[in-house]
Amino acid sequence: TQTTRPQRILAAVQKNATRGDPRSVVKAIDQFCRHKEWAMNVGDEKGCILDSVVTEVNPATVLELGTYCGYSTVRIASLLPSHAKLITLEFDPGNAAIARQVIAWAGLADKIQLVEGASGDWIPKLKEKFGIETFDLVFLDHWKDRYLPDTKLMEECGLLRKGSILLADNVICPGTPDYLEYIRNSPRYKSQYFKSHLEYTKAEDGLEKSVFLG
Ligand SMILES: CCCNc1ncnc2c1ncn2[C@@H]1O[C@H](/C=C/CNC(=O)c2cc(-c3ccc(F)cc3)cc(O)c2O)[C@@H](O)[C@H]1O
Ligand SMILES: [Mg+2]
Repeated sequence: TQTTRPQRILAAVQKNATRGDPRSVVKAIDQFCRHKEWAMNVGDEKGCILDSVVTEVNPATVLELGTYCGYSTVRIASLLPSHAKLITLEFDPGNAAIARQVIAWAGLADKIQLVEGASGDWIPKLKEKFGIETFDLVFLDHWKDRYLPDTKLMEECGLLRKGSILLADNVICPGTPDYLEYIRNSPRYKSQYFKSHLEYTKAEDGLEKSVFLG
């Protein structure tokens, strides 16, 4: 019977990466997606920009919207200080199951809380469920038409504080026009575009980094 793309990505990790070594997991996925089968991970080029933002922010609390196979989850968590917590939301059970195994292979399960469910349902519950006050960093990489409604929801739920950083993937390709328009024109954010390329291709894409001003 036919395997799914996430299942093939997990197989590549289990074959080529070293257990407990997050960077080897990241490398194995990038190798597979560059040379065998494209997949919508943030990838190595935009991943370096992600790494630099994570290192600069040095967050104690991180929220990721859209886990997929856990590539960016592992990439972010591998750079977090020991006490830090990363919550990642994934509503597709198949993808969540694969991501859990990728995260386990990387040895990062104790840093990462993967919540199976939709961002719209879970964002209002994160404070009470996980004792979170606010997020220092949010990585948006789920359905592109959900970036704006979920950002407004995070504002309404008081999950952002003065200085919280939003980092959004794919603001050019596939594109998130309504989110960009809002975040770049809102007096409540200071935004910066990091030009890059769509993962594993020469097409333009980029990350938008926005600071919530309170
Ligand atoms: C209720 C829907 C909104 N809330 C949600 N809550 C939790 N998880 C959600 C989610 N939406 C989507 N997800 C999950 O995130 C993942 C979806 C990511 C969507 N990403 C893209 O479409 C994407 C697409 C491309 C892409 C670019 C060019 C191209 F030709 C084809 C694809 C590149 C990327 O980097 C991308 O991120 C899936 O695992 C999905 O199950
Ligand atoms: Mg993406």
